[in-house]
Amino acid sequence: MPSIGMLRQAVGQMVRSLACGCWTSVLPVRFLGVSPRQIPADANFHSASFSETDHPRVLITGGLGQLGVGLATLLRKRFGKDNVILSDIRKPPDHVFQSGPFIYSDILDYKNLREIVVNNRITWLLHYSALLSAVGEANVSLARAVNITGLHNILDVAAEHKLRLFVPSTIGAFGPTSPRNPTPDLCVQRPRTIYGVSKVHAELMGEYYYYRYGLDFRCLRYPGIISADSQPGGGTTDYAVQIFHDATKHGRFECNLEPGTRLPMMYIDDCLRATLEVMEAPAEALSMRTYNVNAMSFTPEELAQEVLKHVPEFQITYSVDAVRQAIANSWPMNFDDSNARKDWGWKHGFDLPELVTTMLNFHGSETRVAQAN
Ligand SMILES: NC(=O)C1=CN([C@@H]2O[C@H](COP(=O)(O)OP(=O)(O)OC[C@H]3O[C@@H](n4cnc5c(N)ncnc54)[C@H](O)[C@@H]3O)[C@@H](O)[C@H]2O)C=CC1
Ligand SMILES: CC(=O)[C@H](N)C(=O)O
Repeated sequence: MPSIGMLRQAVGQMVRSLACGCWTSVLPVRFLGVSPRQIPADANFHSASFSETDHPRVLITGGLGQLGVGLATLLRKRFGKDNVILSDIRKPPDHVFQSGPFIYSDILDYKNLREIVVNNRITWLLHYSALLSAVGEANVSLARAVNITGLHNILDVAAEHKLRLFVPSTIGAFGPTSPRNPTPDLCVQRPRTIYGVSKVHAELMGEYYYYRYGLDFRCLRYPGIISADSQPGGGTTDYAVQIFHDATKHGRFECNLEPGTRLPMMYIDDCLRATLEVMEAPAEALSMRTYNVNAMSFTPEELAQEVLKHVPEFQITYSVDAVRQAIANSWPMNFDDSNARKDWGWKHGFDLPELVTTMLNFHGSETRVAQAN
């Protein structure tokens, strides 16, 4: 037990060093380890103590969205099927349920989260649950609950159980007063969506828990992610996924953003690889806890031109959605990810031509299979 004198001394040091912005270097580590949430006296979570195996034991929250199933597939290849648990509040389709462990988890239920972490000896938590930009504006109170209150539960459970925690942020964490071309890691962040506000909050809270409690928090700001075999969950960049489906099925596409709207984008394989790479990066390589990552940047017009090279009859028309357009106009046009490239060797694999070929091949073969059936 630390004595009152020791505590006073530590608090005094903390106040002095907060004022000079350098408190981590002077606070004794044992004070940084204090749990952020009151633990009941009869709590027994340490009884699940275990010797660390070579592989992490991974929990993915919000795993049935656009990105989670692909992430589980990648991590299961690396760490073994049974070491990666997908979770969500939705019912998994058969092929997902049969592909590896799945568990119900509502991130708003803290006790349930703790149980899952303890019973499954989780060591890595990848937190994907969220309401994205467009659906968030349509339901602000739910977005606030899931993206902010839910995040608090995640941070606390991760700090208590000393987990390595990954929380994705987004280009949406920037706003109209941020530099847009390019947007660096560190600059003004005044987003005007509940999604963006909640993601800035997540970045800051994660970094605060890192400095205050020693939580191993890691965060990447993803651009718009483009995937072939999973649907986007209600964002501003969704058009860049839907266009491939409509081009191969109908030969035309109605876009809800203006032709010249430039946004940073990335193919899903790059996004998931970046996530695994930053999770595996040695702590000493990370000069920051939140990094921009990028691959390419294009407008609907440029994307349509690239699709036309493969689908000569393709036509694009525009019916602009005012909410999405206003959001897109406030987001980065180009993303500066030089720190990620320098610190932990980030390198994207897909530029626009490879992205378009890959997406059309996937949808083209799907259409051919459907026609054959
Ligand atoms: N897809 C993209 O283009 C980008 C995604 N991100 C971030 O990556 C993460 C994953 O994104 P997506 O898979 O696209 O999202 P998504 O919207 O497709 O999926 C989110 C999942 O969260 C689940 N969820 C909602 N409320 C929940 C609750 N109370 N408890 C547990 N789960 C709940 C939903 O059921 C859904 O399956 C999100 O945090 C998102 O902000 C960041 C930038 C770009
Ligand atoms: C870029 C994102 O965070 C997401 N795809 C959205 O458009 O909301």
